[in-house]
Amino acid sequence: MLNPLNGSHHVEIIEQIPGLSLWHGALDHSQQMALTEAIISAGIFGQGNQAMRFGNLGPHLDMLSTYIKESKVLPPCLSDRLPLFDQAIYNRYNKGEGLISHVDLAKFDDGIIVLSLLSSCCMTMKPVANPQQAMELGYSNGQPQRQQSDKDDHNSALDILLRPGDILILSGPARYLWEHGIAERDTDIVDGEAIVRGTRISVTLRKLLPV
Ligand SMILES: O=C(O)CCC(=O)C(=O)O
Ligand SMILES: [Fe+2]
Repeated sequence: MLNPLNGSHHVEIIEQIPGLSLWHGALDHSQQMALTEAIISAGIFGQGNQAMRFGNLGPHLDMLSTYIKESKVLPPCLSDRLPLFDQAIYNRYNKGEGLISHVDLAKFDDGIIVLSLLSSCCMTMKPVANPQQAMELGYSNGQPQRQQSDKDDHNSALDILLRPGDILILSGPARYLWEHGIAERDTDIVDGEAIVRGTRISVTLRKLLPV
């Protein structure tokens, strides 16, 4: 079903942030719908808007992992590890909700991917002042937190538009030296165009480091 290197394969290297790339249209519409359907029908979110899985991630995410591996969007030193991912986090955002700016916790290896489903949103990247401290703080394992004020944003922040079916790939500096977060807003303005958000689901795949 997920056929690597299909016609829509287009990986954009984000030059401003080493280690950041965006795989546009990684999943086509029917693949997105199949995965979304599987997430909803399995009742992954229960009463909340976040769910985590460790170890065996199930057939859909195993297939996604294989697809990512075979498409060679991660550096070879990461792509060859086994398993490629052993932790998944599902986040559901209602229209207008955001995610506090953070660096993923140090207990996760390099090479993190984020798949977007259902709705677009802008992810804001900004360089960290203190990478070690940022990785220790991460963000809470509870509900996605509300975006705090923009007071500490500065000029080097970069908005990356994530569309449904896109996969964002973070490695090296993009994973360790840049925070990522989602502002609380209903509409993102990209190149003068208003892109209205709806309900969005994301799937983050990571690999735990040995303890
Ligand atoms: O929902 C997203 O797009 C990002 C999620 C994220 O950053 C995380 O789970 O660490
Ligand atoms: Fe994250």
